[in-house]
Amino acid sequence: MAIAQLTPAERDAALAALPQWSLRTDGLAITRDFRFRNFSEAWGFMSRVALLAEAQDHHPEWSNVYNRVSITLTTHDAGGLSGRDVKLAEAVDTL
Ligand SMILES: C[C@H](O)[C@H](O)[C@H]1CNC2=NC(N)=NC(=O)C2=N1
Repeated sequence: MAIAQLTPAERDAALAALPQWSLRTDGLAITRDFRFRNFSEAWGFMSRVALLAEAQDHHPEWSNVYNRVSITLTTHDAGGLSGRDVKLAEAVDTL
């Protein structure tokens, strides 16, 4: 299923509204790194993100090392950034 990539103007507006997220150097994804007190809190956060991802049918690329979680959002069906990434990033920011 094809989904439209954000235009450069849409991407810039989205990033301005998501100050804690960074554009990946290739411009095709946004990233945010999180740090928690310990693994249990990191895993609890990941569980909540997983529920958001399932509800939105949009899934992160991520990694976890002990108390750190790195999230990359990109839309595989678009080959880059789409509104779905912005929506999930906004939801993650509310956790
Ligand atoms: C069939 C299913 O809806 C699609 O494969 C969804 C699932 N989750 C997804 N997640 C992400 N990040 N990109 C996608 O293109 C995507 N597509």
